[in-house]
Amino acid sequence: MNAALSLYLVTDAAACGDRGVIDTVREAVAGGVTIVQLRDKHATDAESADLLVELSAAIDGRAMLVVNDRLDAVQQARARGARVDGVHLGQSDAAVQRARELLGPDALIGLTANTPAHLDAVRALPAGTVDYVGVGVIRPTSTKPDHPPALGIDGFAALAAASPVPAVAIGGVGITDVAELRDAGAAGVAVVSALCAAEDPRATARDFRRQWRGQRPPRVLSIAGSDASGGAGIQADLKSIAANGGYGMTAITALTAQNTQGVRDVHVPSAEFLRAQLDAIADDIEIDAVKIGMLANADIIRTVGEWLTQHRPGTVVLDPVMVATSGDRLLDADAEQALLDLASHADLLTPNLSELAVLAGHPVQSWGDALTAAQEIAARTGALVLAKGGHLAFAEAPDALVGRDGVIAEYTAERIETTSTHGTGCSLSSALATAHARGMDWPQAVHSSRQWLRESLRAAGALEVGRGSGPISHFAGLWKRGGLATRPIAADVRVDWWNSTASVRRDIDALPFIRALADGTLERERFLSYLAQDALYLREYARVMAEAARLAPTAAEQAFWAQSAQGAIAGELELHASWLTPSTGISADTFAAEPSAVATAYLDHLRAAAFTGDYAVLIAAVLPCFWLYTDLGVRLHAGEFGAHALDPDHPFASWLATYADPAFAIATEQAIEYVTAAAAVADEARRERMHRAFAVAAEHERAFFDL
Ligand SMILES: Nc1ncnc2c1ncn2[C@@H]1O[C@H](COP(=O)(O)OP(=O)(O)O)[C@@H](O)[C@H]1O
Ligand SMILES: Cc1ncc(COP(=O)(O)O)c(N)n1
Ligand SMILES: [Mg+2]
Repeated sequence: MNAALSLYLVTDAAACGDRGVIDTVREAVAGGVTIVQLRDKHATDAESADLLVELSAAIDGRAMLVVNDRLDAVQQARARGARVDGVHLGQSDAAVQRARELLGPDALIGLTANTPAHLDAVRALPAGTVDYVGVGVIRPTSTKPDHPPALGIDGFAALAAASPVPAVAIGGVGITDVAELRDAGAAGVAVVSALCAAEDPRATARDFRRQWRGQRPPRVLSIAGSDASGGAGIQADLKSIAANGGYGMTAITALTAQNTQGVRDVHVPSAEFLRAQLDAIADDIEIDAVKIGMLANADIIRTVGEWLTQHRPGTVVLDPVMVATSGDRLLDADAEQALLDLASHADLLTPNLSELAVLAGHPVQSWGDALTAAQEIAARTGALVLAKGGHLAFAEAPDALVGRDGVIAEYTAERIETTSTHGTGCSLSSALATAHARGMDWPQAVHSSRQWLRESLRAAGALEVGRGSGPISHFAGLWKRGGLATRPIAADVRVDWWNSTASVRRDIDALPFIRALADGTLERERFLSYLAQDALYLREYARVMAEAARLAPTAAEQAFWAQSAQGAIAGELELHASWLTPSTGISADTFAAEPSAVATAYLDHLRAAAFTGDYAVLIAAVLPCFWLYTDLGVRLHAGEFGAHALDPDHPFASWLATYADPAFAIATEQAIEYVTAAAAVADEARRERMHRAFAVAAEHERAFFDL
């Protein structure tokens, strides 16, 4: 029951806008919505019945469907062959007992309950009358203008604990509430405008599901072939999934008698047997992500496609395996069209150069050709494409994440001298599926997976497996760190450290100063005194980064921190030139000669970190100033706090533009990479000190904005 209630979409025709309810629901269910409630106070029963019939077809059994209040509409729609699971009743709607009598014992019946008295009334009913309660509102919401006072997370938790049936949280629920509501005992979260009004309901639904899943290791299913030598196929997939923090499962499509020198024989069990494997897993386990590898023939491909339409997990990666590194074919030539059809079920495709050529239907000779082909394939399939440049004879090994509108992110790094590249594609695609299912967006997932893959490639030679192209060393990172880490540190910094600042970032977003800055109502004096403090902060911040440069272990890091120190000074001078001079009308007393208590506390934290002489701790302490600022600046500038921030006449437009500057985002990425690298080689105790320095600095960031 609970799994079915976990992501609950309540329709709102107005919020769905031009896209309409049906398409919004179709997309959201494809992204992982588990139950849909048709709620339309203005429709007649007949109109509701029509909508239910259409929704039932659009949902196609991949989610449950209930209607708000309209008992008759359920019966009319059911009479027309629609699958309608039940009703949700408000306190003032039809009596739940009548609904149960009318719809039968198997119907799903929910009731709105906002007070202990409402819950007592449920307790007094015969067991099984009500299946779940909708408890809210959690936050003030415009969707339900006449709502009772907002409960907040704690208010919800108290009612959920007192409820005799599973409680779904509803009303003003946003993506950042999901983890807390789950931990507060919710059986699911009901979302209205956050999904109905979403730019991309499928992606947004996926984000909600990932938040709902939280930190438990994602369950990742590999649908691929067996490579007896253990370096590619499902063997590589299981190792890659585990090394990246997931729980791996496999449905085997083909058995290959293979080693590092090539494929001697292939046995392909029946497609029915593959379907039996897939159903055995899906009937028992909630699958978070699927990675698809070798498929062998068109029959197998069709079987996987059919299964995917009924079991759409939140993440699907398709590695279009056609030819092994050894040159042996792993897919019948006549199955290439079927493979292209399957690609439309995927979120991400990971073709190497020859696979790009087949999927695009034209030769790919250069990296430029690869990017063009990737964009064509993305446009045709609706999936993102990771074009892999591993086979290029470059000194670089580039990869590029490409969408229908072109390159989203490009990744280059020097080629690693090794012959052990057997299974690299399989391993990378499995790592990507796991990273995405753990909550990273695709650019982060590619970054993190590549980092892990490179570490595994660098250590591959040490395995000395086989005389051909050997396998990579999937657990090199763990072995190197004495097996203490449970997953590549890269994931820790980019996911766990970032997630640990979620409440600080939420607080900053809600600060009156930020709100007024965003909508331009901030009094000029207050803004200028903030800038005055920022200028004083930057001068000292520059000294701290100069110290990081002095302590840096490599020339590249030394140059980066020195450059950042220079950038801070340039920033300070810029603030003076643009805002803090008598010509801008600043009065003398506004321009405080001394840092405030807040600025001093922040700077003392950084100076203390510098004083330790521990480079890793110091750069962890300075990281929030890059990361939180970039994140906030980009969102302010993107209009997340109201379109006003994009208005060129906005009184603080030039200041807002500073922090949306791509150069600042690139510096932030580099800073994150250096902190990640330092954490990767740190022992547990030092990593703790690093994370603490990072977290305390994030708290100081919040205080700095809390003017
Ligand atoms: N020698 C190498 N040095 C660095 N990265 C490599 C190397 N070989 C492969 N890779 C990485 O592994 C990824 C997949 O390898 P590739 O051989 O292109 O795919 P496939 O195994 O599917 O043919 C590449 O995109 C690249 O990121
Ligand atoms: C069963 C199986 N599946 C996939 C591959 C691709 O391996 P590579 O990543 O080396 O191209 C393989 N060699 N064997
Ligand atoms: Mg491959």
